[in-house]
Amino acid sequence: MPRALIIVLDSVGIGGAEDADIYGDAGADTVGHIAEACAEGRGDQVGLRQGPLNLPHMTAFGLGLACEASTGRMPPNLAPKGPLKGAWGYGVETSNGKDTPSGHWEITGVPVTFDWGYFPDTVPSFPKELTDALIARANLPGILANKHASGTVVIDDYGAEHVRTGKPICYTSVDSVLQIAAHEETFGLQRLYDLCKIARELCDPYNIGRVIARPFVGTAETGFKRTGNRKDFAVFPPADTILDTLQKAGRAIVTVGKIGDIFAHRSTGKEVKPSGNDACLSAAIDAMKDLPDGGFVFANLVDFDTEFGHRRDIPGYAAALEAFDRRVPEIEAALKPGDLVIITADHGNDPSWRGTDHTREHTPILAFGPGVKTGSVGRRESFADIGASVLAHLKVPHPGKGTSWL
Ligand SMILES: O=P(O)(O)O[C@H]1O[C@H](CO)[C@@H](O)[C@H]1O
Ligand SMILES: [Mn+2]
Ligand SMILES: [Mn+2]
Repeated sequence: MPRALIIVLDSVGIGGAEDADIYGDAGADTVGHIAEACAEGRGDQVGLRQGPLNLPHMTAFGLGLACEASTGRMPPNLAPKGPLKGAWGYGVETSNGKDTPSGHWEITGVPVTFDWGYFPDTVPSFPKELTDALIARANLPGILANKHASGTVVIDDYGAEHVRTGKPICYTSVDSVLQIAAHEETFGLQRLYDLCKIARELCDPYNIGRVIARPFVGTAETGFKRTGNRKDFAVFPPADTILDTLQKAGRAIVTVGKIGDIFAHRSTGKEVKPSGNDACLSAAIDAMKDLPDGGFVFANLVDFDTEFGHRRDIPGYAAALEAFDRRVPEIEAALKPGDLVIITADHGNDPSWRGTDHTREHTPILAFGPGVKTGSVGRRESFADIGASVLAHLKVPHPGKGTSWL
C-alpha cells in the first residue's frame, strides 16, 4: 500500500500571488529574492555560506520551473541542469489570511473562508476588557508591550523589566495572534503555558487564530534568547481536514514539529516535536522508516520562518534552504516503492521585504518518490489540491475541498 509525506517548508513562498496587493505584498517573492540576493553577493556571510543559491536537489525536482511559472522569472541558479527528477507546480492560496493555520488548513482541504480577528496596530493593541480579564484571571501584576512587535526585539526591549516585575510581554503582529513572551526560569514555563490557556479562552470571542507561548532565557547582561519551547494554542479547523479523514479511515498518522499545535491536536496521530529544522527533518525521516503501509507523515520545518524570514536574514534563510536541500537524499533513502513526498509551503516571508511579517505568495509544489511521474502538475487553484492528491495517492475517498492532480 502506498504511503505519503508532506513537508511544509514554513514560509518558503515563490512570489506571484495575484492578490498580494491586498496584503501590501505586491512583488514579494521569498525564494526569488533570496536567489537574486545570493547571485549578487548579498547572501554571503563569513563562516555561514557564500555564492549563488545552491539547491541542486530541489532544482532537479523543478523548483526553478515552479518559480518561473509563478512569477515569470527564473531565479538565478535554479534552472534545471539535467533531467527532471520530480513533478512540480505551484499553489494559489484561497484562504483569508497569510498565516500558518490558514496555509496548513488549506493544504489539508479546509481553506479559511471566514475572517480572522486581528488586533490593531495601535498602543495599546489589545482591548482593555481582554487584558483586564487576563490580568485578573491569571493573577498578574500587569502586562508589558501590548503592541505590534517583532518577537526578538520585544524581549530585548522588555526582557529586563519582565524579569524585574513578573509582568508577561504581550504582543501581536499582522497575523491573527496574541503572543506572550515570558522567562522560562523567573516566570516559569508551565506557568506561561497555563497563562496562554487562559488567554486562548479569552481570545475566542475575538476570533483570534492562535495564542503563542514564547518562552525565553538569559539576562539583561548576556542578552535574552528564545528557546525551542514555543507552543501554539490554535482553534480547531472548522471542518474535517485530511488528517480527520485519514484517522477515520484507520490510517497511521505521524505529525512532526508544529503540526500538532496548528491542528489543535485533532487527528494528529503520533506527535513528534523536536526543536529546529534539522531535528524535525530527522524525525520525519525516522517516521517514514517505521511508517506502516497506507500511512501519512506531515512535517513542518519552522526555522525558515521564525529564525530567518521574520528576522529578515537573507544569508541565514539561504543557508537554511541549502541545509534542507543537502538532506533530500536522506529522505529519498527512507522511501519504499509507492511512496509519495510533497514539499510545499504555507505562505511567504520574504526576507528582503519591508517590515517583519509574512508575505502573501504562491507556494512551491514539488512531488517526488519512486513512482512519481516527472513533469508539471501546473498551477493549482488552491493549496487544497495537495491534500486531495495525498488522499488520492493513499486511495482514501476525499469528502472535502481540492482536486487531485493524480
Ligand atoms: O516576531 P515573532 O515573535 O517571531 O512573531 C511572528 O511569529 C508569528 C507566528 O508566525 C507571526 O505572527 C509573527 O508575529
Ligand atoms: Mn508559517
Ligand atoms: Mn511566522
